[in-house]
Amino acid sequence: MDITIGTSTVAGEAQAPPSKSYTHRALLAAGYADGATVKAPLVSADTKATMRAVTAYGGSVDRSDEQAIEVDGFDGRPETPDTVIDCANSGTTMRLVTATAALQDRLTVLTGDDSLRSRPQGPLLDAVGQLEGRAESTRENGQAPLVVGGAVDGGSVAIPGDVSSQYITALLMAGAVTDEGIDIELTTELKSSPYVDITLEVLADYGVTAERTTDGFTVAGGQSYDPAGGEYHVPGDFSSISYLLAMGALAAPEGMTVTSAVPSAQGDTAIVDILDRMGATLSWDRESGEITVERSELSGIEVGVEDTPDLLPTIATLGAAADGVTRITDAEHVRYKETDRVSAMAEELTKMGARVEEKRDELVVYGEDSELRGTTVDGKADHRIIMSLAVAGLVADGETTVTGAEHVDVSFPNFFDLLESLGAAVER
Ligand SMILES: O=C(O)C1=C[C@@H](OP(=O)(O)O)[C@@H](O)[C@H](O)C1
Ligand SMILES: C=C(OP(=O)(O)O)C(=O)O
Repeated sequence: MDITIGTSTVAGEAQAPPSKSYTHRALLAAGYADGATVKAPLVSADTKATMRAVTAYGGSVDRSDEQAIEVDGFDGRPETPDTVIDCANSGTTMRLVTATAALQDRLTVLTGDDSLRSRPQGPLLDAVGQLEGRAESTRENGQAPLVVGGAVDGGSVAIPGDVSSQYITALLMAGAVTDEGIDIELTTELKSSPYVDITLEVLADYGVTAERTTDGFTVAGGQSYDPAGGEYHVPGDFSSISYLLAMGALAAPEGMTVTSAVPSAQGDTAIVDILDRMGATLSWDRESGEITVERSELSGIEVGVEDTPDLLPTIATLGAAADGVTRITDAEHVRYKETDRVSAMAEELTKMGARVEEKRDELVVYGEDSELRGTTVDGKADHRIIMSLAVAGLVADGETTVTGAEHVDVSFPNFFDLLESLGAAVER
């Protein structure tokens, strides 16, 4: 589906969707438990992939009330799936449930769409091997399809930290139900580390202890997942909030308000500080979870995305509409996402009239030399590229058509409905 955005202003109130990262973890943790109710979950293409995996391992997921998903767990003992697990577009699902597969004797086959089958899984497969499990890429290229089995009892692994933090999350979540637990030694610096903080927070809420060590992380074995009161409540998603705030800062002369923005471990909360540093008028009432923002003159800044890779597309759009230079650094791992997002934003913003320079681990946007104009841009079948280009479309001169816009379903299914309800000119 192509979506065309006209130059527009926005106003009003926008509720942030629930967090994708917390929902994945809460659902899988409920699977590792006897069961739990996941309240206010994100129901999206990616989280449905995790629901499929929990079911494949012998749990069951009742979605009849989408505000409170009832999960019957497999209680730390996953069954052998009776078919292939399709993780679709979701890296989080594939990484997290690879470690689940390693807990049982027999084999699990994991696959995904073209994008997911091109993303790196090698370090996690190697870690399962170090724990004496079986984990292979069918094509022997470190990419899915994967064949994974065990049974892993725990032990020690050494693993790089600069490819994906999801490997660490996977090992911690599965490690808690092994006999011996898992000690993780990081052989390179951890990128995306707030995502491991989210994991530690969810584990604690499910009554599971895991912690940082001097060189990595450790989780004791023999633990049970058991959330207080049998339920878990998912907070709003700050990666999704980044598009809403960017919209407001670029195109809301009368201001707009984002709700469900409560503090949590999400690194992408940094978008509030980034916009503030760029000169946006915004304020965050943490108690009520409301952020108000209004159209402001923005200036370029330097910002490292080592901890916040998912913000790169949003910051690139903001930079293209700001004065001066926006330098996004420490971005190499942003190339391993649904698409290479460093290249994707460079290419597509360039089509819209921005001057952008791409380096291996940096994206530099010369807002001072950019005059955004509407054209047809390729959403690259990547939800974050699509949403960031749509936001750029609000302030481009003329109409911007974004191809493949249905992929917002991965993390923010009602994105375009919401954009329209805020007053933007959206044509499907
Ligand atoms: O664990 C998670 O929920 C995520 C971790 C991050 O990936 P990496 O750790 O691979 O950078 C992030 O980009 C992704 O959107 C969600
Ligand atoms: C990279 C992302 O997710 P995943 O790794 O789960 O595909 C994302 O949502 O931007």
